[in-house]
Amino acid sequence: MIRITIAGPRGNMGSEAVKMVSEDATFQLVAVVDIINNGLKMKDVKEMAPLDVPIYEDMDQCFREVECDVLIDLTAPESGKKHMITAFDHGVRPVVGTTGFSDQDVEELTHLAADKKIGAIIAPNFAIGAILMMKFSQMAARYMTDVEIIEQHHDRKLDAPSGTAVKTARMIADVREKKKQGHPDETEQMKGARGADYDGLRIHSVRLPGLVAHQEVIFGGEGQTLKIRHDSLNRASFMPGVKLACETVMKLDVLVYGLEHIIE
Ligand SMILES: NC(=O)C1=CN([C@@H]2O[C@H](COP(=O)(O)OP(=O)(O)OC[C@H]3O[C@@H](n4cnc5c(N)ncnc54)[C@H](O)[C@@H]3O)[C@@H](O)[C@H]2O)C=CC1
Ligand SMILES: O=C(O)C1=N[C@H](C(=O)O)C[C@H](O)C1
Repeated sequence: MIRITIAGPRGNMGSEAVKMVSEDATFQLVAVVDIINNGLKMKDVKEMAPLDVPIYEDMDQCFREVECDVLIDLTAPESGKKHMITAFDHGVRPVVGTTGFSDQDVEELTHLAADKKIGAIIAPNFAIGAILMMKFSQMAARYMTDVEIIEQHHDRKLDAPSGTAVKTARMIADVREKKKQGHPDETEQMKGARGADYDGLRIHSVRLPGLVAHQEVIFGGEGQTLKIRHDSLNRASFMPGVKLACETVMKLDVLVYGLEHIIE
């Protein structure tokens, strides 16, 4: 039985993770960490599942009082890193879906996990289709080196570009020759028109109500284009990946960044 704490339990993703964990016979939901309702039980809060699980506002206190193996963090860009450090301090293994980490954040956390010999997973996207989209994009970038990413999300999303877009760009940058795309003399008549620049590759972020999570990676070559697209149509699409990460992190003593390293 893996004992799990979930941070962000009232959110789009957190509430779906509460459902998955509480319905899985191999997991036990031992606590949740939220920004309100300290000291109450989940069953006392109208918008939460009727579970006899304590709510903490202070993660440090939570891990002092509750025995826990894994922290699932699905909160907000500014709290993900802090929560990971708190988990490490208590020997709890973080599985983090929260996005907004810089490459430097990932590097620092990787060192911290290695020093403490604690397993951790940061997964910018838990959906198997999205992992494949990233892998296929990396594969294509070896042959087609001109590429731009268009990611589309719901308008409640805080970070841009998405964690998935940043990870995709990083995976592409790892394999393709250094390249700054577009016309060497191009200018932006309006700031931001050409999107964000990751190692010479452009990322464009769309935010609209009605969307969930979508990404298209467009490659261009002489007389041809290749489009690799993934759509998450609901948050349940992420849950098999969250489950796999919780199981796998128990066997790790380093930080793994991206589920593509786990799904071979
Ligand atoms: N890795 C993946 O596959 C996916 C990752 N995400 C990421 O997960 C995160 C959450 O996304 P959503 O659920 O859509 O957001 P949301 O806004 O619906 O939920 C976030 C929840 O976290 C809570 N929260 C914020 N700061 C907190 C803190 N310090 N402690 C405890 N709770 C806190 C908020 O009150 C809210 O209830 C985002 O960073 C998003 O990019 C979202 C979908 C899939
Ligand atoms: O905020 C979201 O919704 C999502 N966030 C992740 C990201 O930033 O890539 C994963 C997925 O795209 C949904």
